[in-house]
Parts: sequence; structure tokens; C-alpha cells
Amino acid sequence: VPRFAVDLDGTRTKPDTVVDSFINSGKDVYSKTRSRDLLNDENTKDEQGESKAELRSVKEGTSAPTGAYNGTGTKKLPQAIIIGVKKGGTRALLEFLRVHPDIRAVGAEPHFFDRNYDKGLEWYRELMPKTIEGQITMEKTPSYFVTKEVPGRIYAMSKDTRLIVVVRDPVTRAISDYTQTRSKKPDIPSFESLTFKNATTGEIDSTWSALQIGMYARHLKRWLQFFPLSQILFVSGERLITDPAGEMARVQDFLKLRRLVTEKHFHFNPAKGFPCLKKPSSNSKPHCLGKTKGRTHPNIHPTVVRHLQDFYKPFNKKFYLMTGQDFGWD
Ligand SMILES: Nc1ncnc2c1ncn2[C@@H]1O[C@H](COP(=O)(O)OS(=O)(=O)O)[C@@H](OP(=O)(O)O)[C@H]1O
Repeated sequence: VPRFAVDLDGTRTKPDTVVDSFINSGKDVYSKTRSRDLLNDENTKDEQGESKAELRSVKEGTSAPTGAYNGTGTKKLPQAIIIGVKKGGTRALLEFLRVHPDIRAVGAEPHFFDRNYDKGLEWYRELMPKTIEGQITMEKTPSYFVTKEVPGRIYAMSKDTRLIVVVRDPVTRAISDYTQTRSKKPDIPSFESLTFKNATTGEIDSTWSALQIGMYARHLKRWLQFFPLSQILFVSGERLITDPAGEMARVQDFLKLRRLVTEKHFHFNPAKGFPCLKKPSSNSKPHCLGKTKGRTHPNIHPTVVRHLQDFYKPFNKKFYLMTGQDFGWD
């Protein structure tokens, strides 16, 4: 597979040895030998459970008309994929996009490029909904962003695939990830004890997968070996909550869609603390995502949070430089 030559040096202000060595280490979150993941095999079960709950909430909802489906059309490979990040807000984005008549998306996470690649592209195509001319086929699998083999595999399917990454403050993302795991396995160690290799020295355990996923710059570097930056859209997970219509305008522009999903489609539900979808021309109840989205996070000691913020600072800085966007996490 041919690779793009990307000169990241052009985007650097000064070399940052620690971050660069992490970024260049080529470590993969899901490489069993290198990443300490207390979840390991459980991870898969956990995500499957999560996916089912997500889908239930989608089916129960009144939104997601899933485009102009009338049984006609053909199944096509996706032209756009939400590749990450886990706990970034990927389900919300996909559900918001499904309101658009020119988007058809598969509800479940196919995990084709990371777990099911040996099943072949025809298996993958079969999972897709039918589309008619002018409609875009989409899927979301948040683990793609951090899995080493995936960029090359998507490139091999089509070098023109448009990629969307929903990113969120890596500290909050890690706590969200931990909260999800704990909801299934209440006996896991505390967040604090998993964060530190050595609590006395404050040394962070950067091999814990919940922390590795948030080193966005390192993962992005692998994608840029295959895809130009212009083919990747970075959506702010925070703004997707505070200004869903604004973020959706960016996404629709990126996908070259008419801006049909607008502020009229959103209703902020103060009890849930999140925007929910509503039908603009009806009084029907807005549809919020299910209870696996927007869980209450445990209180993490401010010192631990501060240590993590310091840990991520250089990675975030690098990520802002690489993407040309300041996400305001620091
Ligand atoms: N509108 C709306 N409703 C509910 N939740 C919302 C919404 N927009 C973003 N979010 C945030 O999405 C977080 C879950 O992210 P993902 O869907 O990417 O999770 S997963 O990786 O698919 O499990 C989820 O994380 P937690 O709050 O930690 O549960 C939410 O903060």
C-alpha cells in the first residue's frame, strides 16, 4: 500500500523529545504485549454489551429516520467512517448524522477493520444499509483510531474514504472509559490506583489502555502516513454537547452535504445534561441517547486529575499543532 510522505516537522515549534518518543514508539493500544489493559478480553464483552444498549436506545427512539429508505438501492462500502475516539461522543454524532436524508448508516459497530478483517470486504458490504444515488454510507467503530493496522486497511479499501474523529479532553475521556468498565465490573481497582505506576512518585502508568487512547497525537501520526489531513475531520466532543448544531454544520460541510441538520433538531435536556434530538415540525418528545451515554463519573481526587492534565499537556499541544485546531483542554 503506498504511503503519503508527511513532514510533521513543518508543524513543530520546537522538538519535544518525550512526546516524540512516545509518538514514534509505534505502540498500539491493543497490542497485548505492550499495553497493560486490565480489561483485555473483558474489553470485547464490555463493548458488545455497550453496543447492544446503544442500539436498543436507538431503536426505541423516534429519531434516526435513517434516510429515505424504501427498500430500493444497493449496499455500498462506506464512503465515510467515524473512526474514534472511544467515549468521545461517537454515538451522538452518528445519531445526529442519521437524521440527514443523505446519510445511511449501520447502527451496530461492525469492527471490520480491527476484529473482522479476515471476513473480507463482501461480508462488510453486506452489513451496510442500501443507498440510492447521492446518499452516503457510514459506520462508526471507535477502536479504529487506536488500532495500528486500520489506517492501511481503510486505505486499501478506498484512499478517498472520509474520516471523522470525535475527540474529547483525554482526562475526562479516561474517566468516562473507566466509568464504563466499572459499570460492568464493579470490583475493579480505583481509578487512582490504575493511573499511577508509583503513587508516591506520581509516576503515571502510560501503559494503561484508558490512558493510551488519549495520546491522540501518537495515533494520528499513523493515520497521516496514509491519509492527508484534509481527509480527516476532528469534531470536538465538548462542542458536540454545548453547540451540537454548530458542530453538525462543520460535519455536513466536510461530507459535502446540505446543511439540513440544524438547531431546530436539538433540544437541550437539563435533567440529562445533554442535547437530545427532536423532529422540527412536531410536538413529539425529543429523543435522548440511552442511559449508557452520559453516566455519572466518580469523583477523582483533584491531585490525580492535575497529574493527568500535566501528563497530557505535551501530547495535546502536539495534537493541536498537527490538526491546526486548539480544543481548549489545557
Ligand atoms: N447528546 C448526547 N447524549 C448523551 N451523551 C453524549 C451526547 N453527546 C456527547 N455525549 C457523550 O458521549 C459519550 C459516549 O461516547 P461514545 O458514544 O463515543 O462512547 S462509545 O465509545 O461508543 O462507548 C458520553 O460519555 P459519558 O458522559 O462519560 O457517559 C457523553 O458524554
